[in-house]
Amino acid sequence: MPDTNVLDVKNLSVSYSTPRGDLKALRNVSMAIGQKKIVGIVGESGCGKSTLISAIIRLMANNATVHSGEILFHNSNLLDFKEREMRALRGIDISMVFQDPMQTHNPVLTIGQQMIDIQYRDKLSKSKKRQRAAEMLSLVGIPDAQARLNQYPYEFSGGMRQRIAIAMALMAKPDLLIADEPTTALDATLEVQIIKRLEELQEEIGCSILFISHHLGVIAELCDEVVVMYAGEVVEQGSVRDVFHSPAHPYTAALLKCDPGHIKEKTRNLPTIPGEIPDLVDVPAGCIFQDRCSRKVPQCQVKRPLFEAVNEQHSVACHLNNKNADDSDHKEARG
Ligand SMILES: Nc1ncnc2c1ncn2[C@@H]1O[C@H](COP(=O)(O)OP(=O)(O)OP(=O)(O)O)[C@@H](O)[C@H]1O
Repeated sequence: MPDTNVLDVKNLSVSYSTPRGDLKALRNVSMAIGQKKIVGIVGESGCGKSTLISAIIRLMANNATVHSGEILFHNSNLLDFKEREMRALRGIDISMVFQDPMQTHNPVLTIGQQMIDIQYRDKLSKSKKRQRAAEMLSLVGIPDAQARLNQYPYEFSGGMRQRIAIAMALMAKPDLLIADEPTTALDATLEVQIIKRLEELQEEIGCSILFISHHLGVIAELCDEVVVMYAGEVVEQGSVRDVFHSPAHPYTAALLKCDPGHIKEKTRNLPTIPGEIPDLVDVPAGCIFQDRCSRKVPQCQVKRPLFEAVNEQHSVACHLNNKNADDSDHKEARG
């Protein structure tokens, strides 16, 4: 019997009410995370990554409305959960790590106290909880963990605070960890160390991870699968290998070309994708990427491409994937 997914987002549409009208931030977004899998989400700023996360953990802005879809967590639709039920889930079954660890840490409590507090459901003695906290700190690579439990967040470096945030998020052995740009603010060496540690911990705890990052190299290193989002839609998804080695969507290909890790020649200016994300209050007909696409064909202006399989583990929403499209266009776009 196939493993059921830990998370299954199906046809999720979310909009924000604005003075100009409804901004359609997510349109029919579907993605899934299997057990013990690490799935990355990539896309430029404004593509809807934060909206997707906030919908999953049901901490949405006041002006947000979910119009359709399901967010299945172990087959239960989180959109049907009462706030009380969501509170019981957050931090336990679904944990989060954010870009700024100071959001997670209380500045006036020692790290030890905070790590003891988050074990409030466990019927263990305080000294046992403290012991577990020290073990977890050691696991994320904080030396002299027992002594450091007595210190306050400001006494740790940025990299250490982020490791502590990861330790705290994993303390409850969640089924799903949502990591939103957890290493973006750190320098490259620290980023590599933290990613390695996260990989080891994921293996040990056996949780699934939804990992958001602008750094394609980090996604390539850590994730099993990748979801590429553009302007509120999923445009491509598949195994990291397939998507990064043979991108089927011109947007993915353009993102990869702009990634510093892929640029071989010395250059002063990093390339960017020309143009801007379309106005999501007035979403254009046809393909959402058409204005910025160097490979567009006439039907891109009139018909929204369906999400279709490239192979068993790789799908794309692009007319060029259509087997009837001109083959030379097809190959070049994937170039
Ligand atoms: N509360 C809000 N009210 C109105 N529009 C919003 C609100 N929050 C986000 N948006 C808009 O929704 C769209 C998706 O934003 P979102 O923050 O989800 O994207 P993102 O990919 O996470 O971007 P970033 O990487 O910059 O955080 C954007 O056009 C954004 O301006």
